[in-house]
Amino acid sequence: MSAFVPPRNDTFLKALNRQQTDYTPVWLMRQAGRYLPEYRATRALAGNFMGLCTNPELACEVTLQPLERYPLDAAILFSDILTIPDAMGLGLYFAEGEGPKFERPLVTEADVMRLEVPVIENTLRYVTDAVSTIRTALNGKVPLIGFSGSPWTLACYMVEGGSSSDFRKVKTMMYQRPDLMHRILDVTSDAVIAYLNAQIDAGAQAVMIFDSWGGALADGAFQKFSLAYMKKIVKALRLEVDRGGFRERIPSIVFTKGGGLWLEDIASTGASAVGVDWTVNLAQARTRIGDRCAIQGNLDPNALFAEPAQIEGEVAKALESFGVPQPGFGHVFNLGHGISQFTNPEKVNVMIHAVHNYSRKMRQSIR
Ligand SMILES: Cc1c2[nH]c(c1CCC(=O)O)Cc1[nH]c(c(CCC(=O)O)c1C)Cc1[nH]c(c(CCC(=O)O)c1C)Cc1[nH]c(c(C)c1CCC(=O)O)C2
Repeated sequence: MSAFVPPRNDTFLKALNRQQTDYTPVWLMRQAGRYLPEYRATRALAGNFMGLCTNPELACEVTLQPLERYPLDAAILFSDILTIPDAMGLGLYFAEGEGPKFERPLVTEADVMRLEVPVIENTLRYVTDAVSTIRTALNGKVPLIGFSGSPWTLACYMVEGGSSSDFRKVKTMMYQRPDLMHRILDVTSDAVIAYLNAQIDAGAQAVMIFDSWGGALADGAFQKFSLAYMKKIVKALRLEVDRGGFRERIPSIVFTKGGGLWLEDIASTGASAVGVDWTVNLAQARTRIGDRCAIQGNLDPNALFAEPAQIEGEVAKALESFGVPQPGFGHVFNLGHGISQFTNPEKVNVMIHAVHNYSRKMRQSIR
């Protein structure tokens, strides 16, 4: 623990805490991944994706790869949201070209009743070890983000048995047997709380909840089956930790993809920031959320397929839309969802430099 040092670049944490910064910090969802040739090489060495996640040294190596290429303002733990259901015994595997799957999805009432909160130290030690390894290797370069899926998003995979386009099975259970749905969400929430707090203890300096499928829910159902559980989680997260010699406050980010209609609700979770996808107008989001919390987002990942000058234009538009953050406001630049595997790594460089340069210029011009 005492090997940890405070970050030298704390721009990301300051923006989350709505303090003034010299420029707008930026990181990318899925910043370590298949668009990087060095990631594909390490993955080939590990054999497969889970081989990377379960080996703390390799997880550390791929986490640091994008930071060696780009002046990013945060690192994110290399792992996956589906480690929790795997630890619950559902048997996660990745079928080539088909995305994640479970050998034992939740089908019957008995499956649901058997579900238990996993003991993190036993089942997810590889994740907390990766967090500590990465934090030590970063040596204060930038802060490290830990993460988890939201209970609803995890439940989608646990009941569907993999990715789904219509969420038929999980929504059938939600409407037909809300009692079973709530049991899954209850157990999963307790698991997420223990998991995120374990990541914080292991060295994470901020945490993010990925509610990737919250936007698939009807208004009303979202509040009951996703938001309520995220609120419970945010309230149970450690706010401050002692690193042996210094203390750290741990900000949190809640990202509901497709959650633009519910920004006020999401801000009411008590998170430090609301993550928004590319459908959201940042100026309107800023007005609606006010000084309740910071905002993270939201360039369309597909904008990175345009020419450099066009990417710079899209970045400027997003920064202008939010405006220079006044006291009590904070903006962390990001994509509206994960980066595509087909992205040219050079375009990422264009985007990151555009965020830094243009946001500095905006601050200078209002002085
Ligand atoms: C829904 C979800 C998952 N995983 C995750 C989510 C929520 C975010 C979102 O909405 O995208 C979260 C996630 N997955 C991964 C990270 C790493 C950190 C980061 O760089 O952001 C994070 C934060 C690595 C990964 N997770 C996965 C990869 C690709 C693995 C590979 O083939 O190398 C990576 C880099 C695999 C994965 N894992 C999951 C899917 C659907 C897939 C297949 C996706 C695909 O094929 O593009 C589940």
